[in-house]
Amino acid sequence: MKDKHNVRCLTERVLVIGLGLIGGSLASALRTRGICRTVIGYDRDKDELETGLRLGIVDEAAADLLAAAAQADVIVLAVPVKAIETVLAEILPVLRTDTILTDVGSVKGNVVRSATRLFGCVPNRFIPGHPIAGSEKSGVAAADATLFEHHKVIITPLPQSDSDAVTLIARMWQAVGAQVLQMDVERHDEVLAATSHLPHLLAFSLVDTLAQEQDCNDIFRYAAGGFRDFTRVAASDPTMWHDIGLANKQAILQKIDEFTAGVGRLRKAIETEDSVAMLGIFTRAKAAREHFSKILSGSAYTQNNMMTKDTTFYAQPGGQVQGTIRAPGDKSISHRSIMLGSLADGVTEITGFLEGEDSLATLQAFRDMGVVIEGPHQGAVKIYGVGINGLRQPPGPIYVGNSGTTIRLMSGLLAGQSFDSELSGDASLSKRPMERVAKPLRLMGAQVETGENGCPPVKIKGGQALKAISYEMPMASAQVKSCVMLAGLYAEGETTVIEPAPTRDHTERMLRGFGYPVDVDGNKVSLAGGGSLKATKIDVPADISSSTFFMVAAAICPGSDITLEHVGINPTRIGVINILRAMGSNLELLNEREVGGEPVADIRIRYAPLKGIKIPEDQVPLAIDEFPALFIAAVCAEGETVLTGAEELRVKESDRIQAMVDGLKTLGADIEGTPDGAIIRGSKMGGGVIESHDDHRIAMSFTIASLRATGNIEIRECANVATSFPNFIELAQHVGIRVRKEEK
Ligand SMILES: O=C(O)C1=C[C@@H](OP(=O)(O)O)[C@@H](O)[C@H](O)C1
Ligand SMILES: C=C(OP(=O)(O)O)C(=O)O
Repeated sequence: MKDKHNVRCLTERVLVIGLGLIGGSLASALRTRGICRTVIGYDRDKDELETGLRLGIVDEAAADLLAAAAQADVIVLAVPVKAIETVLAEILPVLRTDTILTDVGSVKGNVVRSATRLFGCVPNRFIPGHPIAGSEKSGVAAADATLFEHHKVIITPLPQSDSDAVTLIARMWQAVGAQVLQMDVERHDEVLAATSHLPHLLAFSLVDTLAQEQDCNDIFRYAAGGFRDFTRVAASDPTMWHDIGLANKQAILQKIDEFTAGVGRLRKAIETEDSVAMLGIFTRAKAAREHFSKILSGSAYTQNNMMTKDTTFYAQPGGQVQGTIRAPGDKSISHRSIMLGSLADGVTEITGFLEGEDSLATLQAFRDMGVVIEGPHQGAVKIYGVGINGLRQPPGPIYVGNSGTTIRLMSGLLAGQSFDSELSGDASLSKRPMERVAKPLRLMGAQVETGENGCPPVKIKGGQALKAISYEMPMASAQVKSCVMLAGLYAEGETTVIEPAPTRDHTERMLRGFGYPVDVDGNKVSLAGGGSLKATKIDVPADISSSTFFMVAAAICPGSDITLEHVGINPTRIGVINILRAMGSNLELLNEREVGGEPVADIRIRYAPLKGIKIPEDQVPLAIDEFPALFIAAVCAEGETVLTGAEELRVKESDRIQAMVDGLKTLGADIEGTPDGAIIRGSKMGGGVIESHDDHRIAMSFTIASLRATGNIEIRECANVATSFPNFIELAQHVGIRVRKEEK
């Protein structure tokens, strides 16, 4: 059945009872999009009904409700929640058994109770619904056929609901542009009490309170944008909100009580001039509001990427790179600055903090554990440390997104707390091994459970007395080392970690910076539990791992000359410099200096022809995150590059050996994967479509590959780049890489 707009008709006759804003808009959308054969409107107010007909919102205006109801295939009850029972009772005698009923009320429990009173139980073809698309306007003249586009509609079917009826109602809403969600009746009412009913009632209450003040005209005259934004919905329909207030009484009272308690805390903080408490409320709220805006714009990096837009990079072949840039702050140091700053006594000030999703996940985790953190604002963060034993139990599981560093380091820290906790992450993190941290923690007396195959979630039972261990790590991992050291802060005795090869030592350096003694003896790192940390200032250098993409870009592309400023050149991170130099790169370290316990330099790199090498295995842990980019350098080098001893690459955000081998083969390069590395031969790269496997470093590596490719490269699933390098595309374009980003 095709209609006049060439859209498939879902049904014949839809009766919309109540031509207010929602009923009128639905009728209009059904009609203009041809979703049913005939839209019939009914409203007790004959003027409204006539207006609806005159404006072309309905095909027919029903003079007789019962006659119209008897003929309808679908009836939409778009009347105020309180009137639903009366209307249902009225049409009950003429209802056909095959008619599908739905409503648009913003409370569902009372609709279900009304139907139960009338029918004995909710009929299986009555599917309660709620479009979340109101506005402060009312009446049929405000009807808008586009009102539901990109809005959510919640339907709350019951166990006995007829599945065809559920499908039809869902498809009807989808056909008018809405996104349909399903929920339990009770859950719907709780959620709506919090997100819709409470803010409306508060707006009414605030305006009413101010309006009763004697000089209210003055107040309103000077009221600015804040007042206007906060109180816009106080112009909503009073009868409707009266009805909702009563219909969802219990859930609303509960939310009013919670809100009153919250305002009470704010009042007390102001009264006692408790700045930390005030800043705590404001910073938590600001972060939550910003997160909410990101969710709405599809740019939030949240659970299973559900709220994230599909991001694709399109890179054109050729070009060269020139200029002076600074990559964002070091991710490893940023994570640690939040962790140690939170556990310190006093206020820690950070500059150069990485505002990427990974380090923001760490920051949010500590906010959730009661730490007041101002910022980040242009890399500046201020942490009001709570002391080594001052963390509070978070309200629920801690979601750390894509960040292996967060989940592994925090496992150690949480093992020493008095409360239980749970850590979980996105689809990529949920496949990464966690037993490597759980095992040593259990040896220390911690109670730690991992999920299926030893992957996240990690569940930690608090209140365990930890004892120090001496732990010989089976793999070279700074995350495992740091996890054990952080648990060691809470253990009785001296904890020692023995590394098979040197790995990044930011935890050791930063602990010392916070005044905590750490003993390093060859490959052994030790610390005694029971000490405390003193707040400090931290200047986070630019991340050498992020800078690598531009170092390799200049190294592979004739005519290139790039300077990367203020890059951290900690000796445990400079594998990439050593490897590029061994391959023949023209790379200079300028202006070497030390900043807050970390060596820093400007790195200038100019094109020079590269040659393949056998990468020394002792460089592997020192360049562990740089291999995806180094693979690109190897393809552009003359001869063969052999990487061995790098099996850890298989358990990063993706299996980085496989992802690079697959991607480079797609481009026609000569590469073979091996269990612990790859053999890469200098070869030509064409164009092609690359899967980044949700891995930021794979996405960025193939972007720079375009400089030497001969065809267009399309790189899929690149939202993940925001975890470590939020402004990558802008910087890449700035230096001359021909890449653009598309988000859908
Ligand atoms: O400690 C850290 O900050 C990190 C350690 C490395 O992981 P492993 O410890 O798993 O090698 C590295 O790959 C990661 O990006 C950051
Ligand atoms: C492996 C990485 O990070 P993490 O382990 O923190 O997810 C990385 O950034 O390359």
